[in-house]
Amino acid sequence: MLIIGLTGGIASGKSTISKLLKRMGAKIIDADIEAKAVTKPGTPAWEKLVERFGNEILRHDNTIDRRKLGNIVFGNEKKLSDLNNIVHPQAIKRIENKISKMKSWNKYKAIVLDAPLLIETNMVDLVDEVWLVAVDKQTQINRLINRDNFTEEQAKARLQAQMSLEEKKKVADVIIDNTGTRRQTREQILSLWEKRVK
Ligand SMILES: CC(C)(COP(=O)(O)OP(=O)(O)OC[C@H]1O[C@@H](n2cnc3c(N)ncnc32)[C@H](O)[C@@H]1O)[C@@H](O)C(=O)NCCC(=O)NCCS
Ligand SMILES: Nc1ncnc2c1ncn2[C@@H]1O[C@H](COP(=O)(O)OP(=O)(O)OP(=O)(O)O)[C@@H](O)[C@H]1O
Repeated sequence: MLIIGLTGGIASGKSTISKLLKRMGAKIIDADIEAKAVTKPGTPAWEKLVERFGNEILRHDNTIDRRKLGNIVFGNEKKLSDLNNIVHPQAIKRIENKISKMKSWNKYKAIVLDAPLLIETNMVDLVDEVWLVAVDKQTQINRLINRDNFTEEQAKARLQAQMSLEEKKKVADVIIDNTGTRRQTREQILSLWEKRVK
């Protein structure tokens, strides 16, 4: 069983590629979902976030208003690093537990850890191979504006909070070019699955 760390910048296409890999038989762990799970109302990380950023990050039902929190932290290095220090240790623990559980089931040909911050958070140690989704910055910005209705400025602030593609390439075992059509990407994924997983 191969453990793949799927990473790439914001809106590079990780979720789209995860879905393709799922159809081929991989089990997916989504780091964004795990990070959400450790910040549910009442959890230790939720308490710390409210203490650090105030009640204004909460919705009426006490869940975190992620759009608001995003606007606070992206563009402010200190605040982003405080958020990371609160959320990452717990999220990584959950991910580690999930991987070891899935390994013991021995049921899947591949486990895919879809994690935008795989490299930044040292989760590379948890996987056998790093697959990097590569797109140029302008494509990221265009897709972000389309998908999330961000302004160009909001999109750029999120991009700037992340390690550059060049740095990530140094760590990658496989580079997937997702600047072409969805069909071209599917073909790359099919061929990678045949060569590296099957
Ligand atoms: C800041 C938050 C509230 C914004 O939430 P929102 O729903 O708008 O975005 P979502 O979580 O879906 O993330 C979207 C994308 O933003 C980028 N991103 C998210 N967190 C970070 C971060 N800490 N640093 C850099 N980029 C990030 C990633 O590319 C991610 O795929 C949220 O992203 C968060 O709590 N982040 C901290 C946890 C984290 O680092 N998650 C990443 C996986 S470990
Ligand atoms: N090859 C492609 N051609 C055109 N649009 C694409 C392509 N691949 C992905 N997209 C679109 O680009 C957007 C970003 O893709 P996706 O959501 O898969 O990225 P992501 O890396 O998971 O994003 P995030 O880091 O925010 O979680 C989506 O709206 C998706 O439908």
